[in-house]
Amino acid sequence: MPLPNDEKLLALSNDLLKQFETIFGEHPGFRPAHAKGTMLTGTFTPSSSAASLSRAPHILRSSTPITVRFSNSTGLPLIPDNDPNASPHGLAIRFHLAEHTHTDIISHSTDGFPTHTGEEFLEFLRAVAASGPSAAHPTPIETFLGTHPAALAFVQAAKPNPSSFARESYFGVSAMRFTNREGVRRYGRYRIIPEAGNDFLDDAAAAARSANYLFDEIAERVAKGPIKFRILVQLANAGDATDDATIHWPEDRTQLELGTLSLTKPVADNAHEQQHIIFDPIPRVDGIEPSDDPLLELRAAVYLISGRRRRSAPEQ
Ligand code: HEM
Repeated sequence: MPLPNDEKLLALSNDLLKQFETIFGEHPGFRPAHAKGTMLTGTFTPSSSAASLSRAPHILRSSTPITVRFSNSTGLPLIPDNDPNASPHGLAIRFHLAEHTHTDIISHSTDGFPTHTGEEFLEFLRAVAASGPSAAHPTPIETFLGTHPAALAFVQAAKPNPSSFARESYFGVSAMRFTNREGVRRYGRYRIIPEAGNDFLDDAAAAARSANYLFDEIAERVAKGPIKFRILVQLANAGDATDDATIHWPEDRTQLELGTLSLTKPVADNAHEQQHIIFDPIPRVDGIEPSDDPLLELRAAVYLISGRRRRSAPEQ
């Protein structure tokens, strides 16, 4: 995938990457966000209703190999799993369609995002960076949150520690536009729901866990048997905003069952693969297109620039 030529977009991408580095420090070879991760492989099996939504290859085939990466939030490669800033967790999924052909879903464990645009997200990160313990009140982040209700809602959203990466739900946040074989188009948002159910720890239980408890647990769990998630798509009704990740759609919207992920083993040579793989927020497959959410095109550039830097760093 080539980088876009849009200079404004590239400048914003670079400014965002610089801002992550200011906040979390430089960790060559690691992601500036969602740095601590682990990868597993498995398969995706579409449901019988999936083809009514999309004609994408992995929806029409009986099953497709997948690679997923679970991650902690922040650009800190060693963030303890029980640190409150480790949430939202990430779940990135790659569907392998053919050699060098794939499509991805990137999701995280909070249903929402602090800002509508990348410019605002940069402002948010700059305000975070300028609001250290010595900053006078109101701090820049207090001021930002006071004037950006969606960011306040995101920051205040409960982000409890799960007992396992396999026991929380993940959200695609930005809408996609799905097209089926008849050419019918619908907007929807991914929700990835654990078959084992959501399960969260209270603060005391989380504090008592080890700094690596989520990563140790997922390795033990997958050794015992497949880990399953259902992928649902929350469908927009006419009139629902499809270009703004900060706007929730009402919970009464239809949730179409897209299929099941079954994760069966860890990726061999995990650190190397994590350093190499670059997930793409834009699907780039017939049958699923990005919506007009401005975060998508920007993130595609940011992740590609970041991923290329990561690949060229010394092997971790
Ligand atoms: C302007 C908005 C955003 C910016 C600037 C941003 C920035 C980043 C960066 C720099 C990375 C590391 C990329 C790499 O090196 O491969 C990353 C990874 C990630 N982001 Fe975002 N992000 C944004 C929005 C989101 C949203 C809305 C979600 C939720 C769906 C999200 C979820 C993730 C996840 C799960 C990863 C890890 C992917 C992996 O495992 O490789 N991000 N983000």
